[in-house]
Amino acid sequence: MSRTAMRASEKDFENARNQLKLLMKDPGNEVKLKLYALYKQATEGPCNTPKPSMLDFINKAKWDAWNALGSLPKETARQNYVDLVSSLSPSSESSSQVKPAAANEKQPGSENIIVTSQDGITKIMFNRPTKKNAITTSMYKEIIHALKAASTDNSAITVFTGNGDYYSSGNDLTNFTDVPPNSIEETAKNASILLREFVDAFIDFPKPLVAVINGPAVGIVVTLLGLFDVVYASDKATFHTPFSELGQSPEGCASYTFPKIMGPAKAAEMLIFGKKLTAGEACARGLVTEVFPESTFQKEVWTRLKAYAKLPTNSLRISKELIRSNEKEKLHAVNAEECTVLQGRWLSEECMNALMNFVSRKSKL
Ligand SMILES: CCCCCC/C=C/C(=O)SCCNC(=O)CCNC(=O)[C@H](O)C(C)(C)COP(=O)(O)OP(=O)(O)OC[C@H]1O[C@@H](n2cnc3c(N)ncnc32)[C@H](O)[C@@H]1OP(=O)(O)O
Repeated sequence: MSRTAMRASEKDFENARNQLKLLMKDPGNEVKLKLYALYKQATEGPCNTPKPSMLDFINKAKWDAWNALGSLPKETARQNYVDLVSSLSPSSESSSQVKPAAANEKQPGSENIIVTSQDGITKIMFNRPTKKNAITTSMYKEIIHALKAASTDNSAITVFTGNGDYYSSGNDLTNFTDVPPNSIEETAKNASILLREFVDAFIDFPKPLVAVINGPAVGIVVTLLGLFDVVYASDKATFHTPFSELGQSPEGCASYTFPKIMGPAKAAEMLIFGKKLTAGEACARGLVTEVFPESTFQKEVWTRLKAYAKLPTNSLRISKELIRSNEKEKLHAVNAEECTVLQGRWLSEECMNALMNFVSRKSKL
């Protein structure tokens, strides 16, 4: 039977609603928005409620998703709802629709940040590949904790890297969207405090800090590179800080470190206009130490790092201290200022619009 000829009955619709309650895995915000919109369209017809205020993130996203369905007939919405639920059910997950990466999603016992210590190297790995290693609030806290532990463990150097095709897509944008409207200001304040503590942990880190950039890097994981001692990148890595596009502003001390590293004009191109750099361009600007072909990247980099980790540990520490200590006070002041400015940005209409666009980009069916 052709798809257009199919019509879900009331019973199919009811079954789909019950099936949804049994889903083991959270389908994610975008799918939930689609389901919400289709349900409303199937039961009430075209969107008939006033548009919620800009500050009412969640209801505005729901309204946008419903409104985007326009005059879609109730029966079609009902069928699309049934089809969507069916595509999420465990039986279809076990079919060929299952993406190989699903095995890497957070399961009980698995971690979004993996810390290992071997051969004198503490490795802190972003491990949320299905979300391009976007950093959630709890991941920021785990990283602060991991850095504190690494600063006193037996390792000589500490390395950040990412699992999967991305190094990291930066801040998880849903950190700011799953917030009830009456706690937006408090959320912005708490995020600013957390961000300050997070960046301080990098400024104060006493051992050589190395980034192994395995793929694209976005936002805060790029700005932080100014606080790393060495940055190795695969030639498939890119470096992107789309702050203006997001109605936000630089953090990670980049407003200070980037102009020092690459000069004010090149820094402005990245931090103000969001120019995305290739690994080669980032290397030419001094943000990246060396670029390796993807085919030999892991082997070459880890061989080199293992050799470096055999150097006398105290000497490594002392040399880093000499290079960085003069800047520490300034960096803490820059960090504080950037966090204050960002707190204001997160409450701005420009930022709220950008976040809503991200959340609802795939819910416009
Ligand atoms: C304590 C708070 C501190 C705040 C510090 C301030 C920090 C600022 C920043 O870091 S700004 C940078 C923020 N990041 C972004 O703007 C990137 C947003 N993501 C994207 O643009 C794209 O997802 C992409 C270019 C990274 C990848 O595109 P594509 O290859 O098409 O993949 P998908 O978009 O389908 O992504 C797969 C899956 O991952 C989810 N996802 C990816 N990045 C993020 C993210 N940053 N936040 C939340 N979710 C993200 C995406 O929604 C998809 O999820 P789904 O499978 O649809 O459920």
